[in-house]
Amino acid sequence: MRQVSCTLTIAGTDPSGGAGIQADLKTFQELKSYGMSVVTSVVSQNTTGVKDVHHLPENFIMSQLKAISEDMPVQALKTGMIANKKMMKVISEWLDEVDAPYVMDPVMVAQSGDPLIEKEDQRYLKKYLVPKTALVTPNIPETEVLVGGIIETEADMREAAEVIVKDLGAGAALVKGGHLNGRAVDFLYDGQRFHEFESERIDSSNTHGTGCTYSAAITAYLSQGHALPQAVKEAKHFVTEAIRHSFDLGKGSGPTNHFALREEVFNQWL
Ligand SMILES: Nc1ncnc2c1ncn2[C@@H]1O[C@H](COP(=O)(O)OP(=O)(O)O)[C@@H](O)[C@H]1O
Ligand SMILES: Cc1ncc(COP(=O)(O)OP(=O)(O)O)c(N)n1
Repeated sequence: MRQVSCTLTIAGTDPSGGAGIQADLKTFQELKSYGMSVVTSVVSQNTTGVKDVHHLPENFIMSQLKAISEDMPVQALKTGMIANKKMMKVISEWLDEVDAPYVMDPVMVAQSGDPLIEKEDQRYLKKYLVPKTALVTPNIPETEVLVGGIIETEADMREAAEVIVKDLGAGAALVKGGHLNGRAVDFLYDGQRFHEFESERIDSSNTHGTGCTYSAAITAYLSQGHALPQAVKEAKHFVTEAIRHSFDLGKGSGPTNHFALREEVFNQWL
């Protein structure tokens, strides 16, 4: 029988389906990995922004993590929104027992500008979780928080990626350039060398959940045994096409669109 890879996301929710756990699970499924999820916060949000947040108690997060590890294999995992220090602590303890590559999307602020992590706890994330990662995938504002400086150029992005690995102890860093003008370029520093991943900039405001989708795709590819640069290359292609075919849904920044719901594929089922 064919062995399927099992991939876990630990993150907050998005009832409108474009970001958070919902985006991660859709991505895992599309990339033919068996998706599993541990919810950290239930977020009332849609394409226009965050309305309300309910953080789960840390003992309940631990209970979900144990439910996974005492029963299910995990070939790779990612974290998204981890809102506070108490949650970070239980996740950090659990990670010590798990032998699988860990991808961190250091989610701090939603595209709408709403904060998704308590400010004073950003330091804890940096100190205790970043050193346990195989990869951290910050966008520009998140990179600025992690390295404590302003990122304005591609040279700044490269330098920051190196700092995240050498000074903060990440396994590797992928600094994403979606928030800069010009080409959509991301820089991976793997501790030895830089890799550059470029695509054209697509003229679309429907980019809700791109960071979640990208990191979930990298995690799925890692779970299937791809080396890190190859996993990022494949995932970059996946997220670029998801932006190109994004949905004009909702009143705000619409969600990205994976392969299965694209017109030419969808029509084959009718
Ligand atoms: N308009 C766009 N066209 C093409 N690629 C984009 C566009 N906006 C973002 N990207 C790409 O999407 C990925 C996520 O980027 P980014 O917006 O920086 O992260 P986040 O969603 O976490 O804020 C990156 O690979 C980035 O280069
Ligand atoms: C629950 C939850 N997690 C993460 C985000 C932010 O997602 P991201 O992929 O960075 O996309 P934007 O929403 O910033 O475009 C979120 N909104 N909710």
